[in-house]
Amino acid sequence: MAVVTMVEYGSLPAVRISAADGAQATVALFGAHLLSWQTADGKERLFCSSQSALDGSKAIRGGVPVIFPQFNVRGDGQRHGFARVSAWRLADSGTDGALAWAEFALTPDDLAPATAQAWPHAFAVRLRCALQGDTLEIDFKVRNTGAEAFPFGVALHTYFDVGQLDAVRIDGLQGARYTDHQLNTSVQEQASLRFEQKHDRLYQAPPALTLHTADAALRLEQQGFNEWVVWNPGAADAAALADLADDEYLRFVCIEPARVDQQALAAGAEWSGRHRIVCAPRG
Ligand SMILES: O=P(O)(O)OC[C@H]1O[C@H](O)[C@H](O)[C@@H](O)[C@@H]1O
Repeated sequence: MAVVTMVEYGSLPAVRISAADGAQATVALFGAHLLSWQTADGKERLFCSSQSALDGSKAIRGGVPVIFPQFNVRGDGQRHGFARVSAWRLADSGTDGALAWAEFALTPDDLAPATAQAWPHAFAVRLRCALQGDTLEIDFKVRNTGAEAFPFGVALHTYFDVGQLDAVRIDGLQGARYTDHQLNTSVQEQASLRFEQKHDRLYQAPPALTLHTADAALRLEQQGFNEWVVWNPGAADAAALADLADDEYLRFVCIEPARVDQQALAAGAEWSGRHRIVCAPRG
């Protein structure tokens, strides 16, 4: 069986990655955007908005937007960077034992001229998605191919399909420092984080968390990043988002390994970060 096949998602060309055990993922070339991840039992684990643009005119609302080279408005470029709205290339694919994987590439040559002009740095970025059974690994690498340092921030903005928000709890953040959307800093006191209202926090990263959804427990591990961003817009912000149906905030949470502040990457240097997710379905 082929590891990758070309498919269409909305009107976007996309790559379907299939593991021999039935696990599957679909990645749009627009943004190297992971749109769907099904564990070997056939269950979808990522959320994608019913109202999202799927034609390349706008960033996709759902799945795993790749945020680079800036997080949110922490930089002077476009919000959340250009990677999620750029056309990437499929660079390679294969198997590694039972893992099926595909790797996507982005360099300045792939950028729209105005984007390349606004961010005139020499870089090579790779995103590798690998899966088998109940496990997904996403590896992000950026190399400075130029002669001068450049600053960058990065996040893998993962939208998890949680079934119903009131069933969600996140374990593993107790004692972690966080900054909320009003820039208040505090320490997470409760053992489990639950969602009763808008939630937009940057947690100083403990390396692993457990996300309990309506039907699974997902172990989330990160390497290389500095923070976890935890976001759910709540009712009022969801209503203001044109590309999200009003009640869809009840179906997802975003948990994002991130390096929110731009930090310099020296000429010739490489940085890499990994998000590994292992899903234990509930009976
Ligand atoms: O609407 P977007 O540009 O995709 O951003 C969606 C969200 O991304 C992150 O999670 C930020 O912490 C939020 O403040 C932001 O609202």
